[in-house]
Amino acid sequence: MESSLEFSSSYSSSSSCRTFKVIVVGDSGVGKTCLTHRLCAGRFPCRPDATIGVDFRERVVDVEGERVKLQMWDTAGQERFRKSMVQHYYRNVHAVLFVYDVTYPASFRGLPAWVEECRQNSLGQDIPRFLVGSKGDLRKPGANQVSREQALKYAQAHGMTLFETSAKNPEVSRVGRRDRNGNGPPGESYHQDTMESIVMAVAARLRRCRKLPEQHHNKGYNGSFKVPADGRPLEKGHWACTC
Ligand SMILES: Nc1nc2c(ncn2[C@@H]2O[C@H](COP(=O)(O)OP(=O)(O)OP(=O)(O)O)[C@@H](O)[C@H]2O)c(=O)[nH]1
Repeated sequence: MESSLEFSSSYSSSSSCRTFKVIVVGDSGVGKTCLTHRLCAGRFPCRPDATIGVDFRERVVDVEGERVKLQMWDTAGQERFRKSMVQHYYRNVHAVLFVYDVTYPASFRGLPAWVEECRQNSLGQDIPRFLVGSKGDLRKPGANQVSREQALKYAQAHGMTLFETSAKNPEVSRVGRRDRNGNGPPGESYHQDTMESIVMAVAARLRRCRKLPEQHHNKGYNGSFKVPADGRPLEKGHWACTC
């Protein structure tokens, strides 16, 4: 099995980062391991093993001058590999990526079970959620697949931001206005790296947040949130999530 912890090559020392825990969930085989490899290490693994329990990888990005570390927790899709780990990886979560395979509708139909598992583990609606349709490179016209419209409808109903991508080939061609960093005139075609779009969207969303993860967890418990027992001020690295 590959190393559990990987760093983005240009950001291996990250002492002053705020760290955010992002869990990646979805049915077995949808491509969670490949996705997290691509998001964090920029490559597609040759032969990913089925994840046993949980594995995590890290990526540090610069968002408007602030370094943000995303800690991606790649969770096992297979029930038999999950049981003992579930409570651990749902602790202090800042964001969730729900993954389905665009070419395999059963994995899309499996999403409500993952949403329910999050709910049962006290992840409220206010935790940022992203819906990721994987394996876009395998889309074939006319095949029985999950359409973008279907996915968009689901994402909107559940307050998720939708991305369709491919860990194998994350670049797609687009025609139209470039974003503000792209500097292209309207109508010009350009390539977009969908993985980078995901990383930046997650990082930017989390960077805006100022609440503690415990605020989410303790909602409905006693209406308050944990602070260090000895009265220490909260450290920047402990800050998190939604607002
Ligand atoms: N063509 C293509 N194949 C992919 C892509 N992403 C993953 N795969 C393949 O799909 C299979 C499963 O990928 P994994 O990343 O191991 O899936 P997983 O969701 O982590 O599976 P579990 O660990 O069992 O939960 C592997 O054979 C990958 O090579 C993709 O973007 N395109």
